[in-house]
Amino acid sequence: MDSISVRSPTSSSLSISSLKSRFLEPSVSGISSHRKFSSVIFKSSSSSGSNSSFNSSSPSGSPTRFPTKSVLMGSAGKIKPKTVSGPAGYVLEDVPHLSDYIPDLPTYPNPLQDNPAYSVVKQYFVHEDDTVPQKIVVHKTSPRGIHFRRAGPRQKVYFESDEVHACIVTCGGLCPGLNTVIREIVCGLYHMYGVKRVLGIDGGYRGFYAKNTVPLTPKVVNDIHKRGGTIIGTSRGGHDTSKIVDSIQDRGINQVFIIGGDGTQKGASVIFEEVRKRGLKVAVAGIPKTIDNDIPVIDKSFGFDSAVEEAQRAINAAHVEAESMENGIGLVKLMGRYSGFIAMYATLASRDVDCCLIPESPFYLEGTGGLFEYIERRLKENGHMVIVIAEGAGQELLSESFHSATQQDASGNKLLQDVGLWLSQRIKDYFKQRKMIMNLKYIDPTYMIRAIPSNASDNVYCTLLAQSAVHGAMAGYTGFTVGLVNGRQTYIPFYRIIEKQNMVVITDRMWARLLSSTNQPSFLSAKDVVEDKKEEGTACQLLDDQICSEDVSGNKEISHG
Ligand SMILES: Nc1ncnc2c1ncn2[C@@H]1O[C@H](COP(=O)(O)OP(=O)(O)OP(=O)(O)O)[C@@H](O)[C@H]1O
Ligand SMILES: O=P(O)(O)OC[C@H]1O[C@](O)(CO)[C@@H](O)[C@@H]1O
Ligand SMILES: [Mg+2]
Repeated sequence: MDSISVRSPTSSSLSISSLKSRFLEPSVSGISSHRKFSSVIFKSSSSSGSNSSFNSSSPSGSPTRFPTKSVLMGSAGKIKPKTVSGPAGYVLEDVPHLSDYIPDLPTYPNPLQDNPAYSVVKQYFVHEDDTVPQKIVVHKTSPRGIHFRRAGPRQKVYFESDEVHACIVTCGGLCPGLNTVIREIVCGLYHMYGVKRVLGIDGGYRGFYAKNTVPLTPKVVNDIHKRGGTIIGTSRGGHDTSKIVDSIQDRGINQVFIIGGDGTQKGASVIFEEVRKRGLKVAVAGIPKTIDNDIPVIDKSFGFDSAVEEAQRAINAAHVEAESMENGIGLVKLMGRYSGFIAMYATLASRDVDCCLIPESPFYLEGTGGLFEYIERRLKENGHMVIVIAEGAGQELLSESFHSATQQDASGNKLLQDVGLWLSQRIKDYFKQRKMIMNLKYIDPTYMIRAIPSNASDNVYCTLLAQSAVHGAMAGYTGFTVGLVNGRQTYIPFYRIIEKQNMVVITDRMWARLLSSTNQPSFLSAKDVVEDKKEEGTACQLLDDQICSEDVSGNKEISHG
């Protein structure tokens, strides 16, 4: 591979491995908390009702192998991105590593090399210079662009098996596949790395300090992938960084696996920063979860396919109902608070849908080019129709009608009004006024879609994500979310995952495909399209033929490839 140089005025060309030391944050001495020593070295005294029979010292009874000096190596303030640049516009957005702030960490041979299942695999270990490009559609003059570190097992690990005390937490709404990810983290740690101590944190972030923990073993998790939900519970709100990290220290936890959506990953990012500030040898790994598919960078989130598949059942029912009545309308509401991916993909998959409404595409009801005009035309042409609406669509129209105060859930997410009920009523009123017979059936399967177990392909996807997270933590990487980028498993720094939400780009080809499949109006004027394209530019959302480069200070530049 080409030599890679740091984007720094003083740098010369170096291999990635030799770069780590150059990214060390200035160390901060002065430990203010007694906890910094007690929690790592001695048995936890404040396990707040923990069921765990484990203590926080090393299993041999000796103090944890944790260099005292490293405790002193906290870093102050925000952590700078680890960006490495190379020839032809190559940029690696690297993830932090424990050795960035803890010097002289011992390494060990990866136990996988003796595992009969893996030892036969040629090149099983990932080369440390392997990286994955974010954009794969390029022109011959395009810069190579942003890359992420390839996930997978490394030749050397930074934890001994009996030293590891891992925990898993799930936060936010349910999503198919949560149990599969939990199962595969436990089994991956146990079977690949011989790690026997894994705790489930009960009930989301607040479970760290307010609830019991659940010891997780391969036996406990054996069958859980066949169930929906999460066996360790989940919640919104209750993120208290300092209390969470206190609990991590008190319990002697040194690998934290955090499964959740955009809010959860923001929480994981601040936990990582606090862990690093305290200089702890604790790897913090995120596994992105969201049926809304609103997490950027990654190809898609786990559970999304299962949710789209399940949505088909509701759309089918709506179609059967609509077909069987005079001027029948089947209206289906699907999840999607800010991003309409489930609605878009369910519509594209079904082919029975005549109109799909999503939060990203404003619509209007009355007048030329409006929804009522389209519904009336469709009923006259076809005798029935199916409408799919994402729950976040048209919220601005509802608030005009209801003048309601904005309410939020415990995590600060806006609570939505029922757009399906509202639209049903408005359609009924319209046809009553037109004295036209119409039969509308409203189906709201929202929670049914996310409470199911994951389908076969999501199960495989969850397994790979979980195993990649385990390999990453064992290899000493931290402050990362694991994710599929262009079909490859990667480690993505938290700041990339949390900087914005993934949304349907309505000037993109996928939305055009949907419009041409349903024949619905776009509800956009030519002027809107031009303005939307301009906004995309500011948000650095790329069209297929554009390259976005961004410097370390976050200055974005879009050029046509
Ligand atoms: N900015 C933030 N900083 C720290 N913690 C956060 C932040 N945003 C959200 N959290 C915490 O993350 C957890 C989950 O957040 P949220 O309820 O928004 O769900 P999510 O992870 O986005 O999942 P989804 O929206 O897909 O259901 C909550 O416990 C919340 O307190
Ligand atoms: O579980 P709650 O708090 O009702 O939240 C529902 C929200 O969660 C999501 O399913 C995301 O997890 C959204 O689609 C939906 O708006
Ligand atoms: Mg969210």
